[in-house]
Amino acid sequence: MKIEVKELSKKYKEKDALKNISFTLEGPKIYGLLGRNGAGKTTFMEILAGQILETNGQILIDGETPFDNQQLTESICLIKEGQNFKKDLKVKNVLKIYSYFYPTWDEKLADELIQEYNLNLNAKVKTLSKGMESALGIIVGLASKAPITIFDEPYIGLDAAARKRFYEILLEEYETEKRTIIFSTHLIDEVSLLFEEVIIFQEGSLVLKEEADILRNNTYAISGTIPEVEAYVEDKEVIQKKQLAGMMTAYVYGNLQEAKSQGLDVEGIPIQDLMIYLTERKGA
Ligand SMILES: Nc1ncnc2c1ncn2[C@@H]1O[C@H](COP(=O)(O)OP(=O)(O)OP(=O)(O)O)[C@@H](O)[C@H]1O
Repeated sequence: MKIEVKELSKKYKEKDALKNISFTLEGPKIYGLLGRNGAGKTTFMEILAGQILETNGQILIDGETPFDNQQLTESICLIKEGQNFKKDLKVKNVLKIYSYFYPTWDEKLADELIQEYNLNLNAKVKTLSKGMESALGIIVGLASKAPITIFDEPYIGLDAAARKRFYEILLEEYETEKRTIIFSTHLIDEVSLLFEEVIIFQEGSLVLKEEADILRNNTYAISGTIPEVEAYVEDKEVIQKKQLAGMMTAYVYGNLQEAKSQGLDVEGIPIQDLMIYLTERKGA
């Protein structure tokens, strides 16, 4: 499904959570939506899922707006950090409700994932541990098979092994049936290899939208003495420079392989670091 974000703004009282954001997401891909705390990621995902209204601008999904549009929201599943489900419901009833809501619901996958995460179908949501509640969210998100599936920090309380399994299953499912997956996380290093495209927000604005492979191949860090690095970056597009004890590292937009072939001390920049450099607050 095509998602067009047009001059989107959201204001909470005096707070501008989103400031005039525009971009388009074309077709099924795994997108990483990144940014510091308070950058506007959750606000954006809630507008996209039709759960809240924008203040200005709009999001069009195949030409339609999601708010109050049940036919469209049947194609969108947003799993948040917590409190996705009513506390008094049993796990099996949560699954039943979502299976009625999503025409694309995959019962077999839901059953397999229940086994995988060892969830008790008769347990009430309020008796689940944080990790188990997250597992239920992950199961609903994956089994919904919604053409737009959004995970907003979906794994609070899940241990490293359970998170790893989630990433593996997500990828397996995506490979068998492509859909748009938007993944927001602060554990970027863990997940970044899944991302096909990276979107970075900073304080309500879009600072970057780029294919992950292009980012990996076209950004690098070069290190050396201050004069060496200064001379090298003179005609380059620099993201950031850092100095320590007479040495300098510059983070640069440019071809990684080309820089390597010149015998310089260069290395790729992990996406997590790139996000940090690009969103470093002035004066911080
Ligand atoms: N319901 C609300 N009422 C008032 N302000 C809000 C509300 N929801 C979000 N905000 C504010 O809007 C800004 C963006 O918040 P949002 O939750 O969208 O950011 P985020 O990028 O998801 O942050 P995090 O990574 O910490 O989850 C923040 O300054 C936040 O305090």
